[in-house]
Amino acid sequence: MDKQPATSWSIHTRPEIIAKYEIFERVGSGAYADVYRARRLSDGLIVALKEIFDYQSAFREIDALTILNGSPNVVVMHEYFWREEENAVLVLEFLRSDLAAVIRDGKRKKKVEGGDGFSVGEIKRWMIQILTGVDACHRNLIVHRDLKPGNMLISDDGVLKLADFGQARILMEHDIVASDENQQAYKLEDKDGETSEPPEVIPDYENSPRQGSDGQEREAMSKDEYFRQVEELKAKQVVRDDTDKDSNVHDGDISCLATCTVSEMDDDLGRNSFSYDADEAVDDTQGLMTSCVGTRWFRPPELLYGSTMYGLEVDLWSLGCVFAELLSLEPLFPGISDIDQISRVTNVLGNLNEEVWPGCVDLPDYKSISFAKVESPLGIEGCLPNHSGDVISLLKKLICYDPASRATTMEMLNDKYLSEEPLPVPVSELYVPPTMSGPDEDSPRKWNDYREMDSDSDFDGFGPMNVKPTSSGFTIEFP
Ligand SMILES: Nc1ncnc2c1ncn2[C@@H]1O[C@H](COP(=O)(O)OP(=O)(O)OP(=O)(O)O)[C@@H](O)[C@H]1O
Repeated sequence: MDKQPATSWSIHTRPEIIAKYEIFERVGSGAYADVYRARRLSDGLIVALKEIFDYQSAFREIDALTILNGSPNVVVMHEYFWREEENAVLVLEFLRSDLAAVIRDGKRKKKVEGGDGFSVGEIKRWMIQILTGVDACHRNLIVHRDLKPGNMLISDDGVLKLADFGQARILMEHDIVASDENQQAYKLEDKDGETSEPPEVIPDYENSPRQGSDGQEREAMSKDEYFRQVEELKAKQVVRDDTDKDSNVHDGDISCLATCTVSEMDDDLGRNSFSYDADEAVDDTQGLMTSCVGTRWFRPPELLYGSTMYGLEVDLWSLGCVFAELLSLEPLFPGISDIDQISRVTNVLGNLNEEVWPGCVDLPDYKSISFAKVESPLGIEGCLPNHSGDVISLLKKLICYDPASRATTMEMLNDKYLSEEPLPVPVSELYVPPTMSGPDEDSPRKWNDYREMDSDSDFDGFGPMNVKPTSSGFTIEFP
């Protein structure tokens, strides 16, 4: 199939779409997609039509949303259109606002009126909704990989829904999904990671993928089974990490910093010479994933250090960053470059070493970047000085170096913090902003945005450093 995008106005000329929808204004656009408000002609329902220009991104989003259909905190996909040489168009429920706008308005209100920002009850309710959405993903072994406030959309009545699954990956076949005949019909990626042609036009599917072909709701996975699967996955990751050493993944060209060579350094010091998702399709054969995903402020250390063997835990770090931002109304780690991002994390958590994360020395870029010893790290409590010990210790369960130590969504949801006084407010009492956040109000650019940039070297304005050539590239030391 041709992966080149059709022109962005193509949506207005597609007979199968305009036969069913009246298309209004464009309401948003991202790196891979334009989104339009539209009205379904049959019943007047207002929907969002998301035209996706990137083939892989479309596959991922359709695949994930099909599996997650019916989860209350994930955006609903009513149907999608996709045929050869056309962009995929997803018909999504229309959501007016997002969590970035909630934080933006909370910050403005605090500036004008003073006070603490959101009440504890409001924060708890937002967190419960976010955790429930991510829990649905993780139960299906879907790692979102781009969790941030701008990808958490909000309905008029305050229901938060995870959106933008263009970077999501399904970590392995899940028995609930695999046993679903209906799902098989829509499955776009087979077990070997080979992609098949998408179906021509898929009508509304009445049967949720979480239902059997008989339409009966499947039994929810038990907590024990859930933890068993997560543990199994973690064990697999350890095995893979060991395999890494043998297969020399350390030197793989998919790591963002590892792609730099000494000659590139001369021309373009540290500007991210990297390969983006296109490489991931190749790496699928080895079960590797790209580290170049997500939005910098929410990206966990394992990705910043170039890991290609990571799991659901990347989302847990991002969750911690979102939680901290809800509490303080400021981003926790607002890095201005990728090195600055690592440096900010180091200043708060201390230096990354075997003591805090056994095995970290095997991360692809661990030996390439070193910082002077941080004698007294600020700690999460230093970043959020006015918050209770309970909330700080909960945050620490997410914002920690060792991915295996991060609390699962289920553990977070069961934490007493969320059920004790002050209780979470009802969803109907949550403030819903009238609009989405603007493009500048969310967070900085993604990895792929660098491709079109002239500057923003990772090292601009970063202070002194020692760069030493090595046989495989270079090392950078920040004294
Ligand atoms: N269901 C929806 N209802 C209303 N607006 C939406 C919806 N989905 C997306 N949008 C709007 O369109 C914008 C782009 O959508 P989205 O983030 O999904 O696209 P993307 O290209 O994958 O973005 P990104 O660059 O963040 O990866 C969003 O920021 C939002 O403003």
